[in-house]
Amino acid sequence: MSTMKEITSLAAWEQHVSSLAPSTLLIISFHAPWAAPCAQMSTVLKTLATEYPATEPPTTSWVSVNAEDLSELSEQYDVTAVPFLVLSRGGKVLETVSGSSAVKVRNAIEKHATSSGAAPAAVNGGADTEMKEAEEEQDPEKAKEELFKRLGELVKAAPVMLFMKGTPSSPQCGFSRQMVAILRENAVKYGFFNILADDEVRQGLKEYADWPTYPQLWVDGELVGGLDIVSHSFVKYSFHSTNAWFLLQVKEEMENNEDFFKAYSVKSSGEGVAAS
Ligand SMILES: N[C@@H](CCC(=O)N[C@@H](CS)C(=O)NCC(=O)O)C(=O)O
Repeated sequence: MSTMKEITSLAAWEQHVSSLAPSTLLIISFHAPWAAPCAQMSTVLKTLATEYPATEPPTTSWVSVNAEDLSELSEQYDVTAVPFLVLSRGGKVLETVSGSSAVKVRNAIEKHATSSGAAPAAVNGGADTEMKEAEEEQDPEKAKEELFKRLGELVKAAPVMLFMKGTPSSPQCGFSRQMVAILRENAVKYGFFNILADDEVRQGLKEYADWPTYPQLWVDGELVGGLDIVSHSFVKYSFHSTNAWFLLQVKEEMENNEDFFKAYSVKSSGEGVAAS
């Protein structure tokens, strides 16, 4: 049976890739230690790998890559969110799957493995059970429960988390671009999630947060707000610190000060903001 190999350096990557036959289906799983869905995806992939026989030369090769540690590879494969799966053969990308849907991942791997004759071995009982568990997301109630659990972990993935359109180096919306600029100017360290890469998160987080738009800035698992609120916080306090608690204090003040939003909405509409 095939197993998953962790690639920890560019040298190890080069060596691994050069050892493959042109017909080998290379399955690359990009992950990040702080993203909880990656742990689930890792279980799914390790389980799937066991279903494919280890042959010589290998018909399938399974590797996982820390997307932040090996950022050159992440850029090469346009990884904008994790988990992110790349299927490639002979150096050519066949398909990518963004997000943590076990069903999508399994279907994609089966499709490309079968086209090269690398059929999975008979499914063993244990693996089958784990896959079924991963697929329970098809039941709408269960899926929502799972999604909210995932979102609960995602908003706490870093002390300051930005849910945005695009990435900090390439924002895909004027609001997100402004938010990134504010955080950069104020030297705030933050994790980010590109909601354009995962529609489940994009739609689900609106309901989870009870907040209809992006960007969304979360601090210690609590929503601070969108661009209007955050930009005002920084303007008002000329914030120059990485202390995430600051934003929570601002949020508290806003909640206790009825005039806060009134005052700001005038200022905001006067200034105007770039549309996405
Ligand atoms: N005034 C908002 C502006 C953000 C906004 O209107 N975002 C829109 C357009 S980028 C949005 O996220 N719409 C929902 C969606 O695209 O899913 C703020 O303060 O953040």
